[in-house]
Formats: sequence, C-alpha cells, structure tokens
Amino acid sequence: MTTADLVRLDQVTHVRGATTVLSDVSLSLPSARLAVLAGRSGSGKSTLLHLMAGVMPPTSGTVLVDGKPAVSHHEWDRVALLPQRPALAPELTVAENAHLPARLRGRTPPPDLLTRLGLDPLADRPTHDTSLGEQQRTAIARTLVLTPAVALLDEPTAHQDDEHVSLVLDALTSAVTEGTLVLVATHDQRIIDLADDLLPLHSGRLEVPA
Ligand SMILES: Nc1ncnc2c1ncn2[C@@H]1O[C@H](COP(=O)(O)OP(=O)(O)OP(=O)(O)O)[C@@H](O)[C@H]1O
Repeated sequence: MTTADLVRLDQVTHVRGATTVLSDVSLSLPSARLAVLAGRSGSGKSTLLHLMAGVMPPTSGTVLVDGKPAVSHHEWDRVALLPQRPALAPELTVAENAHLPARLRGRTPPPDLLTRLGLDPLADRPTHDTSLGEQQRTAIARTLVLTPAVALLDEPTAHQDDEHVSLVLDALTSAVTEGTLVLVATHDQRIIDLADDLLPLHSGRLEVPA
C-alpha cells in the first residue's frame, strides 16, 4: 500500500448464503476524487460499499480505510455512508436530521449545506412531511456534513429529477474540492460522466486492475 491509498481492497471475496456476491476484488483509491462504482442491479455495488463502510467484514481478503480495517472505523468524520434506504428520524426537521452528526460532536455545520441541496425552504419542516427525493437529499446532506475523509453513497440520484440531480452532482464535486474521497454506486450516466475513476462491477467482479 502506498501512503496515498485512502481505501484499499485486496482480493476481497464475499459470500451471502449460497451466493458469492463479490469475487477477488482488489482496488486502491487515493483521496479527494470522485470514484464511481458502476454496474447492473445485483452486481454487488451495495455490498462493496457496506464492506468499505465497515458494516461487516469480508468473507476473505482485506478492506482497509486509512490503513486500518474498515470494521474498526466508527467515526462519521472518517467514513460516512448513504445507504439506499437512509434512516432519517421522521419527527426531526430536515435541518435537524442533516446537521445531527455535527451537533452530536459540538461542531458547526457548513452554513450553505442545505442551500446547496435545495433544502433551505424545507429546513424547519418535519422530515415525515417531505417527499422521497427531499428525504434523499436530506440524507446526502447528513452524509457530507462532517466533510468526511471518505463518503460512500448508494444511488444518491435514485429519487431526483434532472434539476435536483444537478444539485446533488454539485454537492458531490464540492465535497471532492473540500478533500473528501467520494465513492458513488450508481448506474446513472450523469454521475458516470463526471467520474475521475470508473470502477465497473460485473457479477461481483471488478473489471479494472488495482
Ligand atoms: N443475504 C443474502 N443472501 C443471498 N444473496 C444476497 C444476500 N444479500 C445480497 N445478496 C445478493 O447479492 C447480490 C448483490 O447485491 P447488491 O445489493 O450488492 O447489488 P447492487 O449492485 O447494489 O444492486 P442494486 O443496484 O439493485 O441495488 C444480489 O444478487 C443479491 O441478491
């Protein structure tokens, strides 16, 4: 591993039940770039993000973030995950949900975060009174609020129209400018077109050399 590797996977295989979901995946990513994990439904994108987020260890192989096993990272300012179904607190407002990781750490959230994601007019509305797309953008804001070293986002444009896709893309590229390694799992060509690194996944196999 070079000192520049923020995320490194070596020969990762992951088995769920009788299914080999990922086979012999190796990759390395230095910091501050937009990397896109692209592949068809069921190709293993979410599973790979979850391994990098340390949700579970791989069946075999190693997943390192900052040189340490991903499962040993517990701080959202190092590794933050946007799952496909983000768990927001429905009774909290949009701003409270988006800012929660910062408030819990006594940090001031970036003042323009909600505006960047088109959420300013909704800031004080309870999250249960917002649309699915608005909830997804609230969760994206929560993922980025601590300017994490690594942000892992699963299908962040799944519920967005074209106008809001542009806002999400701007938020992701701004995060890269601020020093975050942004890794997105998607089949949205608009994100793929912006990628610094494209990581194509086919049936659990990565088709680029590490
Ligand atoms: N617990 C499990 N037992 C068996 N198979 C599983 C389990 N969890 C996931 N899989 C299978 O692993 C494969 C990869 O799933 P994953 O969710 O990582 O794919 P994906 O590329 O993110 O798909 P999508 O784009 O539809 O979200 C799928 O075929 C899925 O059915």
